[in-house]
Amino acid sequence: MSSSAPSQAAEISFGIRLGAAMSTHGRLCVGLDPHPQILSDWGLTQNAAGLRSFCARVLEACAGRVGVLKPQVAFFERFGVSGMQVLSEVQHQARAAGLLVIADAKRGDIGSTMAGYAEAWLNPHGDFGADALTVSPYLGFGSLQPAIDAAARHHGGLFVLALTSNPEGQQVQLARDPQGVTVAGQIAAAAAAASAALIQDDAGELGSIGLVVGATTAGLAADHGIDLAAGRLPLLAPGYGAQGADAQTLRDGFGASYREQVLVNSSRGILGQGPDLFSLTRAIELAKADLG
Ligand SMILES: O=c1ccn([C@@H]2O[C@H](COP(=O)(O)O)[C@@H](O)[C@H]2O)c(=O)[nH]1
Repeated sequence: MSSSAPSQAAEISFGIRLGAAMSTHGRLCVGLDPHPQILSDWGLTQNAAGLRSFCARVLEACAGRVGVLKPQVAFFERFGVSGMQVLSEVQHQARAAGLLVIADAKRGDIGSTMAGYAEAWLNPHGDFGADALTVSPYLGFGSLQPAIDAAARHHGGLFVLALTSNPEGQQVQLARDPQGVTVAGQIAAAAAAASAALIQDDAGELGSIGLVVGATTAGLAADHGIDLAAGRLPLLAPGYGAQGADAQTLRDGFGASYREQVLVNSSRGILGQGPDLFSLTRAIELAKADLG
């Protein structure tokens, strides 16, 4: 385990650090998704050694060019302990290189268990210390309270699944309560309240409790009464590139919230250009320019 935890050590909230990273590097978040197919396409072995080479190359392409890296935990977990060891290493290396790390682990459980997950992923001195974690509110938003407490304690962030990029999500997320409010709308409102309680200097900073809203699905929000601009929550938007959304889809879908709040993830869209470093960095620069 590395001892470096540069960004959280300063005790600056995740929202402030994310805003600064986006001002410096733009809104692109590169997804660190070592899909089996991508490892094969890159000529890498399907084991920890292959993962390690893949991560080193992506990190080299990202450092100094993008502000945020989002490792997809599933693609490390599939290799068991050796894969998780590589994830631990790369998360610490990325943070030491000045990147913010969002661990995409989509954790969610009853409150007492949630506390364990949150400590594992948000304690900057732990093996998996990340700047932020994706979490699932489908055991009830209140079950996330221990994770919100951990985010406050460690100056970390959470991205709560609200309106996910996959079409199947709408069956649950757009269901309505007797007052006609969608599940996604209730989650967005609860996240805004939780985020407000963590604001540090109230100078218009981004919140530290954000939402996952798909690039492919953001356009549904307005029609379903979900106000994405409320509370200046950071909005993590997967779905750009490989899932079909382009920059115009994003601008149309997010409307007023796009300019300040939206962090756009691209995994396969960037990684598909590797393993050549020049091609990877060019893909990153093109995506950054495209997203504005
Ligand atoms: O609603 C969601 C939430 C998370 N994801 C994750 O983002 C990346 C997307 O990868 P692409 O290759 O750019 O499609 C992946 O890790 C997903 O698990 C999402 O797609 N949608």
